[in-house]
Amino acid sequence: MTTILKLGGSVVTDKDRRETVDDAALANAADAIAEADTEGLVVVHGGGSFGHPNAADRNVSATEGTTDAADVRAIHRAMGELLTTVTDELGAAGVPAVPVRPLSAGYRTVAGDVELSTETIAMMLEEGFVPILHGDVFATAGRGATIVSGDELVVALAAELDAERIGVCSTVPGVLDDEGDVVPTIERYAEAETVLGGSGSTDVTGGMAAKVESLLDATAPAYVFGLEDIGPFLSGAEAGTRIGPSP
Ligand SMILES: Nc1ncnc2c1ncn2[C@@H]1O[C@H](COP(=O)(O)OP(=O)(O)OP(=O)(O)O)[C@@H](O)[C@H]1O
Ligand SMILES: C=C(C)CCOP(=O)(O)O
Repeated sequence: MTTILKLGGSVVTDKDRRETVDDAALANAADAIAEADTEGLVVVHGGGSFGHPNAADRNVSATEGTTDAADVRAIHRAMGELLTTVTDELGAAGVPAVPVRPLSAGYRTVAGDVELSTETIAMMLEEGFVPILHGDVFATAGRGATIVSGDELVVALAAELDAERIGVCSTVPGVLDDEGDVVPTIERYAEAETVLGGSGSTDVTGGMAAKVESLLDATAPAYVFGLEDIGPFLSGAEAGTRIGPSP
């Protein structure tokens, strides 16, 4: 069984302090993953205070491209630093984590769709490794390079690897309604549109609204939940808000 887990950049970094890892939150996430059965698990982490400010400085987003190779290198380098930290922390906790760099494995089409080669990732899984990917810059038809969100990558990975479940861990316990309560399920965008906002911090990929929009296209049920629900999610429980049809 294949499971895709995104660790939100808002969880593993302090999203309001540039290029700062949230060491305690990352250690908690790593421990929760290490305690679970990691066979068939792929992890993707978000940009947080590494990817988003570096992309925003250069006016690059999921739709605004750059043709300057120096921009591509700078954003990719910042994400590489976070990838090394996340991979090392997971490894130290006992997870057989290995890094995978999306820039070299995919691109965005002229229609804006994400294409990702997953043969290497499938072989890593077969050999018992846990591949770790991240939101990144992607060569984009007609626009140079744009940002690919981890939320888009989890959807592409789930389709290509025939995953059964997607988990998206963020700083919130789920999608919240006007009263601050967790919305249990969202099957159509219109059901939640009025409560969905962007991110509270610098974010070039659209925060919660874009997350839900991406996850509604997934081929597997997706769950949005907080740090405390990584363990329950990985052991097969329902957690936070389920996006998409019932499993
Ligand atoms: N209805 C809502 N329910 C919950 N959070 C919401 C809602 N509307 C907007 N948000 C915001 O969305 C944020 C989560 O999206 P964000 O993209 O920042 O998270 P992330 O994926 O963890 O981070 P990153 O994009 O860096 O990977 C929350 O911290 C909150 O500020
Ligand atoms: C900003 C960059 C480079 C990655 C964004 O990924 P996300 O935080 O998952 O949306």
